[in-house]
Amino acid sequence: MITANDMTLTYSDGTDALKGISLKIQTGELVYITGPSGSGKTSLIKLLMGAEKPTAGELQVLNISLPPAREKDLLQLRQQIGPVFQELKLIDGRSVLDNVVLGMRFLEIPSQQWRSRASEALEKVRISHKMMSKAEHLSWGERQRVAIARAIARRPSLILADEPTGNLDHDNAVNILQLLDSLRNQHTSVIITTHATHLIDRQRTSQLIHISEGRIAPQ
Ligand SMILES: Nc1ncnc2c1ncn2[C@@H]1O[C@H](COP(=O)(O)OP(=O)(O)OP(=O)(O)O)[C@@H](O)[C@H]1O
Repeated sequence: MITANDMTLTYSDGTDALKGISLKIQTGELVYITGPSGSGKTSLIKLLMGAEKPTAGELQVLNISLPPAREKDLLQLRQQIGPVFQELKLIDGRSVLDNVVLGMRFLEIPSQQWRSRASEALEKVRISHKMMSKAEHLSWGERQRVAIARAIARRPSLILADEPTGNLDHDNAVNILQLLDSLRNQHTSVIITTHATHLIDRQRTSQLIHISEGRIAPQ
């Protein structure tokens, strides 16, 4: 599903964010990426979704080589990814249902399916009782559940969650990690970055990748 070989990312200002990254992630895995602030976790996620290009080395995600040869490949990759990022905020003033539906725009999903897919995803994350609530009336934990529903309504092969437990108290953070874990199956892998290493259920984790100063550190 994902193969990286000696991959490097240097930003345009010369910052070496990632150096010599090699990894292999199979379908159905639950993978955590940990490391101190500034170590390169978000940069790695950005590479995996084609938002940044490797400066050197090889990267293949969902059978697509990155950087993509054609714009079409990038669209195809994005169609298969369910992103859960802090920056992808919910839209205040719109209902929970609308927020999930809006996550399906621009994808090749027939519009007649948007509502049913959104309801199904909200049920899966156990927040369908708030379907008609305005986004700004939700707690942080509820907002995060809606963000996850928005990602899974796309029926992704790969869920990429960047610090999904930020802003959450202990119990809510554990709930969110358990929820993300429950979403992996024989077609879907889940990759999560987090600072909260004490919350990781290591028994259920297939790989724990620790990044230190842009390199994968030996465990
Ligand atoms: N667009 C950018 N241009 C230049 N440097 C960047 C850019 N984005 C990130 N960096 C730098 O790359 C390095 C890795 O950053 P990254 O955001 O990947 O770390 P992180 O491990 O996700 O950190 P945090 O846990 O604080 O979110 C840092 O030195 C950061 O300052």
